[in-house]
Amino acid sequence: MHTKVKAMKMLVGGKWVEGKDTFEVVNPQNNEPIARVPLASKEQMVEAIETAERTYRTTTVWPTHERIAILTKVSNYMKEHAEEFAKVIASEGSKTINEARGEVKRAAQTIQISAEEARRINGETLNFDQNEGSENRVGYYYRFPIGVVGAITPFNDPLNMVAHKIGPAIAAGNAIVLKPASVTPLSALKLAEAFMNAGLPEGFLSVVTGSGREIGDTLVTHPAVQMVSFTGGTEAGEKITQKAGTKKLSMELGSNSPVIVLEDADLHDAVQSTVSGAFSAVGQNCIGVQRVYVEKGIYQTFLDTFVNRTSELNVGDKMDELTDMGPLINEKEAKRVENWVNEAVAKGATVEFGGKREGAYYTPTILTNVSDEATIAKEEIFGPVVLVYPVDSLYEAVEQANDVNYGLQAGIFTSNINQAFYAIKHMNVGGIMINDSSDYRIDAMPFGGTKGSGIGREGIQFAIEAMTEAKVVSFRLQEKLL
Ligand SMILES: NC(=O)c1ccc[n+]([C@@H]2O[C@H](COP(=O)([O-])OP(=O)(O)OC[C@H]3O[C@@H](n4cnc5c(N)ncnc54)[C@H](O)[C@@H]3O)[C@@H](O)[C@H]2O)c1
Ligand SMILES: O=C[C@H](O)CS(=O)(=O)O
Repeated sequence: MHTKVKAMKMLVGGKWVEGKDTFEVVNPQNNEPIARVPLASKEQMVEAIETAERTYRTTTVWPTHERIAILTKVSNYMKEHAEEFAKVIASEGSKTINEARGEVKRAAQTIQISAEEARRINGETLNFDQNEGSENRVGYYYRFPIGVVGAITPFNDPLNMVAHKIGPAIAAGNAIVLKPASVTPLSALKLAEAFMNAGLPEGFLSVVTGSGREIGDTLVTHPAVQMVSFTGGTEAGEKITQKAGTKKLSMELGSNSPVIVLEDADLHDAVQSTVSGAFSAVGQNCIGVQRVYVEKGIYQTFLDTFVNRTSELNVGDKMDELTDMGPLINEKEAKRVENWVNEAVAKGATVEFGGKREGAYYTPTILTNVSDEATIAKEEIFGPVVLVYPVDSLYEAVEQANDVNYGLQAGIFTSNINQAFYAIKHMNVGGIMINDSSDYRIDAMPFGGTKGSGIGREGIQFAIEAMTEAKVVSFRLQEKLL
């Protein structure tokens, strides 16, 4: 049955407008068009940025309580209309309806936490008299919004990644211009609608739809944009950092996340957690499990159990509540995953399970004996493929886990606290989960990585800090007052 193709508008400077041209958003499961979305021109992106700058500059009073009220209204609206948001995520993206429902719940919480954190954007008094000669000075510092935030988001979490940009930006009192992923813009537009309906003053939010390279460049390089908050692949992130110039950068980039399973691990726990961490969202997950290092004494038992549990996953229709895994975001990505697996096999890898593609679908796949020379060993697969390696010791596992140019999150399964603390100390990552896979996050925690996984941390409190500046104030008192 053909669904009606909806003609969307984008939000430019507080007005819902069309583009000079449009592009199609399709359902990756069947390539059916679900909407036509404006293809913004560079001029429209400039208009959004200049409106944001003017709005920020001329709005002399936008009290915190008003921002809290708007954020709270939006969060409540998302909860009340959760199924609508979930269906948009599941139709434009790869997620199953159950995964989409989970994302809506998280995104509503992200906005709610933004409202709560808005209350806590405080400064501190300073003891200037710690310095000789400053005995007659008192003062403090406080945080103020940076002005215009330029945000660019990826396709895989089309609502919550957008919430992690708009929520903190508005909580801090900034204006924000957001360019969502071209393949999944509908969730971002729906969230923007919720903000406008909640009374967000015009001009503080724009959602400009179109190609990253075209209008993304304009957003990144425009002098009125004080900060670029980018979430996406490392390759694009590196291009953006080169173009952005002297402005604040938040870079939430890719990863190739490892999990270590030691002989004293709870095997059932490790398998369950690693299967979920590897294949949820079709592995299109920045902290998804891509490599598993298993101590040799339990390697074969782990591998057999892991293959067996993976074989039970239901791959199929995203809208079916019994489905565990849908398609990748498009057939092109599925073919890339297929090519990387075939390259690994050509270099000696064994396919323990899966390895089959049908259109945009790729079966959950487990590889062993993967050569370090294979692309899939070192780069981010961003698909449903896991590499399992035997290791002689924790030390070997940590050394191998660190031997990539990524460092977002890792997991380790062990019942020995000394081994856990060795991994905590020596794994070069932004987050390490003990007895969870790398795929664990709450939206309030600091989130980000080392090396090619990015710059800075998100998580609402940390994003607010990045989206504000500290200003120091000192008073020199006349001696007679002391
Ligand atoms: N670290 C995190 O928090 C996090 C979260 C989600 C996804 N990701 C990463 O995102 C990637 C998958 O998402 P994707 O395929 O949408 O990523 P992508 O890098 O292809 O695109 C991300 C966004 O950037 C835009 N873009 C692309 N090239 C650009 C350029 N040169 N200038 C400006 N904008 C540009 C795209 O239009 C899109 O909106 C993976 O690498 C994943 O690890 C990271
Ligand atoms: O893809 C990366 C996401 O940030 C991981 S999560 O969905 O926020 O846990």
